[in-house]
Amino acid sequence: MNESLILIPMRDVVLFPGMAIPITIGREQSLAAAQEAVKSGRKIGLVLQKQAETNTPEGHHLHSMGTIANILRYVTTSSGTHHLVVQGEERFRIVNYVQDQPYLEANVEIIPEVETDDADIKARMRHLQEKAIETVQLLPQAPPEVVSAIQSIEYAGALADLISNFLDISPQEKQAILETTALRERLDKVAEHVRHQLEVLKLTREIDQQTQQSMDARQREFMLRERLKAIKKELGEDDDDSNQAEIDELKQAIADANMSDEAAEQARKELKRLQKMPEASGEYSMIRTYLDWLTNLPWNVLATENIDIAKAREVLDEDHYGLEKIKKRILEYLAVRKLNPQGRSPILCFVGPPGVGKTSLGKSIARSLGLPFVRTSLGGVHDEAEIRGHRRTYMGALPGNVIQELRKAKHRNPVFMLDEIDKLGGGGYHGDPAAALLEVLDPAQNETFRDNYLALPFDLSKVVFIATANVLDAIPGPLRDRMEVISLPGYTEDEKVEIAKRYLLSRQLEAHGLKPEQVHVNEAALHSIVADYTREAGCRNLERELAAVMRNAAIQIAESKTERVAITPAELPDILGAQRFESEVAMRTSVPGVATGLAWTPVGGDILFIETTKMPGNGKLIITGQLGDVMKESAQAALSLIKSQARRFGVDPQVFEKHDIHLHVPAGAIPKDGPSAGVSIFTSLVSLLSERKVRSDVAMTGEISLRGLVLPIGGVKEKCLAALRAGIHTVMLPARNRKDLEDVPENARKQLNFVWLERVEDAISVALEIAELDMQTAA
Ligand SMILES: Nc1ncnc2c1ncn2[C@@H]1O[C@H](COP(=O)(O)OP(=O)(O)OP(=O)(O)O)[C@@H](O)[C@H]1O
Repeated sequence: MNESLILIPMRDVVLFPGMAIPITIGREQSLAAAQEAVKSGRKIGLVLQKQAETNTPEGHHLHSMGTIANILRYVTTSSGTHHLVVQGEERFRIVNYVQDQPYLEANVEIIPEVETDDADIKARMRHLQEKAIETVQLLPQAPPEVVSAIQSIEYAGALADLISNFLDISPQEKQAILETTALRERLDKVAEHVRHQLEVLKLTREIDQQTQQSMDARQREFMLRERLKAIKKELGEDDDDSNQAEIDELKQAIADANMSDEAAEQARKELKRLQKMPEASGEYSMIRTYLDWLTNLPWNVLATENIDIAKAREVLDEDHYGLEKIKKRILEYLAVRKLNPQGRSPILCFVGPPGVGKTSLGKSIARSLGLPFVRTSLGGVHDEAEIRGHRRTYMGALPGNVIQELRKAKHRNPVFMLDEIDKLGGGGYHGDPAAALLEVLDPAQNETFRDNYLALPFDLSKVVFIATANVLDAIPGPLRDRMEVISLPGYTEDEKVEIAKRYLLSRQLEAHGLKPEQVHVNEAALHSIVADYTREAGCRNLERELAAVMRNAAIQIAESKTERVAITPAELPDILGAQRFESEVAMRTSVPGVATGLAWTPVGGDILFIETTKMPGNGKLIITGQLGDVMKESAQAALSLIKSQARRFGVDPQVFEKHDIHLHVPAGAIPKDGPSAGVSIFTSLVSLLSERKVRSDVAMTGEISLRGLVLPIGGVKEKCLAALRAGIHTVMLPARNRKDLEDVPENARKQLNFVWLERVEDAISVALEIAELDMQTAA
């Protein structure tokens, strides 16, 4: 059905059926149309212009479809503008124009909306609804009621129109939707727009969130930095200033350190790098530590060496009792050094058991030279880096202990004691520490010693190195060759009592805050402490026991129980407990088959008991205890010797047919290797088999041959001292060791009775209690 309709051309608005919108009327033509419609109560048709710019459009300037609208309101404002509020009702298509002026009028064909229950349409409608709601929710400008409007719409066409109304698309696109009368196509077209719009919105939202996040992160960092600044300021660590101050300080320190040219240049280079680095970076602190090391090393600080031989003698005597030979050698060493300061002094190496004064001699040397004293222990050093440092690329790298000690010494020429050089670990995965040490000690190389951490040469040629060791044999060969060995064998009981009286007592008194008049330890008590409570070559335990005595005295005086404590042997059991080394020898040797041997160990000499026993069997030798192979051989040799000449030694040969013999060396700790137990094993066996006891005051050492000769052994000095300590008065030694007697301290010699053995029979005749052997008949 055609009807004539007054048209208002629209520049950029498309009205959809069912929508109410306000429009502003500006053009004459439109105003005429609006007024005519209002006057005559007619509806109007709104049609989009093909081009918005056209001012006085004619029919051909307009699209062919529009929307019939009811005018809800017509308002003219005081400023003369005219507004209409219109409500769209139905689509129409223009059939032909009736007039252009004063307003446009055309015959139009109404296109009614055809609704349907078609499932396909319904499904598309639901889908569109969902997507549209999702979209609306992302649209900040969409009024909330739109969602409920979308939800409540029942007709597909109306839904498409409603959604098109608020879609953010161009008027031409809206017009295209308006012109799509077929429902399914219209729904699809709108859905396509919604989908696109949804994507755009989602993307926008994402970008929004990202920028929001990065803004947040940046803001956060900014805020934290500001806060940090404030905190630092509060703590007086104001960033910029302290950094600069530190750099200035380092610059000054480099200038003051009097480094070698190479080191100074390296330091300046590192400082430059440091300046460019943020203070918080890990590398900053690495370089800072490195510069700290460089500037604190005594590159050119030399203590004045002042050798006064008379004074040196005084110092040595003041600090040490006895040790005459050693003191003499040290004085010679100092004299040569004084006369030829440029010459290479040998490296001294003190070898001896613990507590014999190796360290304190080193300190005395430093004192008499007027040089600082430092020491480092090489015991258990397996890694070359402990001596030579780690490269700086290592996490937590530091210089090796040579450079570390020199920093402590604050001088380039200290007396540097290398302790326990015999316990240096062997070369392995971590490089060879002995090789590194050789470089340290080698005068040809140590002028330019390179620590891995410093990576710069440091001059060690002025350092006075002194080494110490317990055992000479354990020092790596090449190192031993470079040193002059000075042996300290250990002290006799009298010497130790003397050392205690002169040095240790006063030192312990002072250490415990006691005055000399408050505590008196008499000589007998000192002898008892040395003999009954310690059995050692040096003075370590003696010093410890004396400390215990002082502690006891200190309590009594502090509690005001007494003003003066006098210590005699009678007091000792209460203070130190039961005597530890009492008549062990007598007790042990109270049955046949036990002989007292003398052994050499790294901590001096010691006694050991060789025990044998017999049991029913057929002449087998059973050996137990931790015996080394050499000692087992000695035992076998001794037994063979006895078997071959049984009668000669007063042994019934039949005893071997009915008995097995069991040999045991019970004392722990000491290495029982070494052939020197031969004589003791032999004596013990003869004692057992001839059923005569071994004298308890006799100890023996010596290797034996299968023919019964006694062969020489080592460690005479240490063994004699050990015998004395154990309360033994007769020592049996191989005759061929007679020449070593001069090494045994004189007062020890005086207290001992020496028996020189050529053949094993000599041992039997002295050691066994009832010496009624009839050698002639036996032979
Ligand atoms: N001849 C001596 N005169 C005075 N005191 C001595 C003498 N010998 C050792 N001493 C004292 O004995 C104690 C132990 O000596 P020191 O520490 O020098 O032994 P060491 O041989 O270096 O032992 P280690 O091998 O265990 O380091 C020190 O207090 C030291 O002064």
